[in-house]
Amino acid sequence: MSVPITLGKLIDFFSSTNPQIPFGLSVWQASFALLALFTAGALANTGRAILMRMAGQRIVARLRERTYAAAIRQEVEFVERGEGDVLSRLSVDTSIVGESVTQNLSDGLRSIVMSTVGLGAMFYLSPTLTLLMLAVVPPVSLGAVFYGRYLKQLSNKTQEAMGEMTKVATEALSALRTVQAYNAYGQEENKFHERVNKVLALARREATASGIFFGSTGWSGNVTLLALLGYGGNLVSLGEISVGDLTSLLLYTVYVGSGLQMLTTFFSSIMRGIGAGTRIFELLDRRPAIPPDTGVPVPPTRRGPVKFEGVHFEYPSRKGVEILKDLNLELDAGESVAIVGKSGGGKSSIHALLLRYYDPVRGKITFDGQDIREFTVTSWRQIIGIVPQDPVLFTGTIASNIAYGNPSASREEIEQAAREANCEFIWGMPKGFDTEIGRQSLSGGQRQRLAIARALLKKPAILALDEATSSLDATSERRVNDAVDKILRSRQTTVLIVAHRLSTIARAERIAVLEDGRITELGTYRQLLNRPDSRFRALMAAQLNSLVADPPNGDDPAAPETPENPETKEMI
Ligand SMILES: Nc1ncnc2c1ncn2[C@@H]1O[C@H](COP(=O)(O)OP(=O)(O)OP(=O)(O)O)[C@@H](O)[C@H]1O
Repeated sequence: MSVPITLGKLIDFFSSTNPQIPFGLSVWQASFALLALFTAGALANTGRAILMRMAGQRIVARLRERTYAAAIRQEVEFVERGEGDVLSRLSVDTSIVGESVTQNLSDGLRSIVMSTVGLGAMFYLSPTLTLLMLAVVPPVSLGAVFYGRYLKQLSNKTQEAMGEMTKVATEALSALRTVQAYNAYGQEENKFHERVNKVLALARREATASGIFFGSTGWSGNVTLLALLGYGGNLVSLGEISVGDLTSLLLYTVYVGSGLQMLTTFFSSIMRGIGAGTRIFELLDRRPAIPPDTGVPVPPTRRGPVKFEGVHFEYPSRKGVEILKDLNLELDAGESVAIVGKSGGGKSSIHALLLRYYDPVRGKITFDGQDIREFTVTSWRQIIGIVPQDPVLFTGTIASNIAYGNPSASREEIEQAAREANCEFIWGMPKGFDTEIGRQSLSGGQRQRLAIARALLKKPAILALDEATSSLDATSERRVNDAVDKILRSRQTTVLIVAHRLSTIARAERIAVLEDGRITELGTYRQLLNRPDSRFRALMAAQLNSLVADPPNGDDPAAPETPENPETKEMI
């Protein structure tokens, strides 16, 4: 801020017929003093840039971690429907906030200092000229306020549009095999193009607004300079102000002008930052519909009974469509129950309720007589092992995948679980348990057995098993079934199997037929088969017809395999 006044003094010094050395310094001394000042300024600037950038990056890193932690604790529905728009909050919004509270804030402070000190110096040099200059400030500030508000609105819309764009891309990229199999390049490009165009249209509006704003502020700045030059020149000729002071004043006007312009940018960036911050804090402050840590811990060492009492359920995204209607079912501790029913009948939804991905709309599920909603979700899920239809693998070694629910498990425990789950294929791999795998790098049957090992390693009190329907060949199916069989026979775990194949169904102690959202038949395999008008028999007709020998017996380990029958699979 000392530059304009120094230059003015120098001009007066050199143009004077009787030069007076400013502040009593020699020209050399003054030059050195200025050099020292510039060096100190440069050092401060370097420090500011480094510190601000680092602080910004740290804020971004911390915000990202917290947002991510908050996102993965939300109920699955919120994230799966893309409602949370988590990815764009994690990537874009956090950067904007980080930049706002560091870079923009520091630029803002600088511009405040530039404008106020500049104005003070101008008043000192010539109050009249300063007042003339100030005439342009109110209209420009008013414009800045409107511009800032408009930009905040646009920024919110842009973030939303970017979120949509990311969602489309993520969906296609994660299903690239399907996209390529159907040659759906054009279709996917069109979807993406539509979303990109929305972002572009918003960017166009932002560009127009900023163009108009900066064009008009630049114009008013130059007109002000012109007015100052005209009026100030007059004052110089009248001898009321020196050429040097007028020069200093004009330079200060430029400083103040650019300070005010930076303030406008600051204001609009802060508005953008507030928009992005709101989106982040919305997610950070959001209380999950099923909070993970409220309630009491699950009583230890219990395995049941698990009871579904008058459970009604509909998906929040499909209100009014009741999937389960007054479902009643009881599983004793250590018992295995297979649920059978038509495809889409709600079998997997029962698992989803058991795991508390959702809560029933009416009715309750109890464990050892206590409503499971009273337990902390984390402690409840801790005692449940799941084997989904299409198990998910994570990038890492086979060992780390098996130990997913129990990272501190020893190698012996991991190998033991793998042995129990018939994962003999692991020993055949060159690197065994240290083999690196990706999401898709094992076959369907291997993935299922690995998932069984993963579930067993947790030594769960309850096992929720969703049988793979189509991905297994006869040999893999037999191996998976044998693994399941071991679990059922041990009676160490209460097992709720969503079953499709007769060979599995027959091994469960009891079978529950799910029809029209409720259990319509319940009993052992033989009881259900021998019932007159058996719904179970009707459901299983195709599979039963394809059996040539005796029907499989729950006690007979050599029960016949069910032949592949696409029609049956479709029906069940
Ligand atoms: N997340 C969801 N949101 C809305 N509706 C859903 C959701 N998941 C499943 N549904 C619907 O709920 C119904 C029951 O689905 P569910 O997956 O429980 O059936 P299922 O008996 O396990 O079928 P399958 O044997 O084919 O796996 C279906 O009509 C399905 O369309």
